[in-house]
Amino acid sequence: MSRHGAMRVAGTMSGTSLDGVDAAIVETDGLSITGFGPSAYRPYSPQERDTLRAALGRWPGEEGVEAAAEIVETAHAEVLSGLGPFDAVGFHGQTLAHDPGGRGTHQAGDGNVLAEVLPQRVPVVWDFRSNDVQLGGQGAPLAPAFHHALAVHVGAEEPVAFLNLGGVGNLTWIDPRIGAVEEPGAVLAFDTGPANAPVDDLMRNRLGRPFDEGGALATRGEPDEAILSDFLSHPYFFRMPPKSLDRNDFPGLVRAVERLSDADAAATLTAAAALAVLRGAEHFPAPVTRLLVTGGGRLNPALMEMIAGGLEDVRVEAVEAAGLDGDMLEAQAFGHLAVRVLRGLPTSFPGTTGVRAAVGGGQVARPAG
Ligand SMILES: Nc1ncnc2c1ncn2[C@@H]1O[C@H](COP(=O)(O)OP(=O)(O)OP(=O)(O)O)[C@@H](O)[C@H]1O
Ligand SMILES: CC(=O)N[C@H]1[C@@H]2OC[C@@H](O2)[C@@H](O)[C@@H]1O[C@H](C)C(=O)O
Repeated sequence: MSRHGAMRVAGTMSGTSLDGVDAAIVETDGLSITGFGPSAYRPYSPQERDTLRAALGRWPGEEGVEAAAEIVETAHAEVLSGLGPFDAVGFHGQTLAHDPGGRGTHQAGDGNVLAEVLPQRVPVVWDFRSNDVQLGGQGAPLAPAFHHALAVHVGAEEPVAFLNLGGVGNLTWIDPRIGAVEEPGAVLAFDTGPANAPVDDLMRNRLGRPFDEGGALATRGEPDEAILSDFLSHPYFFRMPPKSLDRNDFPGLVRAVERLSDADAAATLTAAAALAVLRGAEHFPAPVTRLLVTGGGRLNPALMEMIAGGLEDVRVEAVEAAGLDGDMLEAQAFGHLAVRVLRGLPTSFPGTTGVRAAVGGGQVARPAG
């Protein structure tokens, strides 16, 4: 630890796209970010992906969950072993099921196992979402505490928003003039809707490809207006934030495009992702002039243009424009959150998960001896 109390922490994320594990070093005291370190990526093999996909929607103790957890733990141990020295780990795990109003939230991967196998003998912070859900929150999104620190870090002086375009989309609105994330009005965050997951599934099922590279297929098609208008009538869009989603929460959308050509289906699903973001932006408490986009969807020009086209007077740009790393931002977020847990700081707030008061979460696993 430095004399300022900043820790060098390794954050990890195994996202809803099921592509692999991101790991990244961030230097933070849980409040301010003081630096970024190296990062690494460990893709899942096709067989591992199939096992994880088969376990989606399953809960602890159900078939296939143990095999999924072993894959998640092994992949994290591999990627972290090579990442050099660090003081602690933030281990998000792989979300298999998320039902905050019902059965809870389930991330595969046990922090105690990871703490034991890592060559770096450091605390592993894990199970970030359960406590929030038990206290009546959505359990997601959790990155907003980090987004707030990032907005301050990049010198934002007026409201700004971060958009994560992963399997699911999530938006965080931030007023950086309110210096502490737990102050009322500092952040508002929520999941926007499906982002890349439906297009990824379409590409895999119909064409055997993992995703629509550069949005090329979507660009060749025409969005189906009737399907999109039906999509936007889903009750989710009429709920006030905070609110969160599971990866496969819009089965109706996926079924609706079955009769369309490949290109029209990709165009429709991509437009749905963009329209969900635009609906989300209507909830911003005050306008923003900048929307910083992270996650793999920022590399899809078709999706980015549809979003930018619907937001007048807003600069819509990849987080790289602000000197950040859009491939690693969520991994960094769970590093920052791990330090908050270790310091007893809250990780979720009424404006981010709808929990009634700011609360902490996470369990800390320490290697024996
Ligand atoms: N060059 C590209 N062109 C188009 N889409 C891309 C490109 N690169 C990545 N993507 C999309 O981004 C997805 C991966 O995004 P990301 O890694 O941010 O998701 P994730 O972290 O798994 O999801 P979540 O944030 O929901 O947990 C891919 O599955 C693909 O849909
Ligand atoms: C339950 C769960 O894992 N949710 C993820 C998912 O992926 C994007 C979106 O849905 C977001 O709510 C969340 O991840 C981000 C990192 C978060 O918690 O901020």
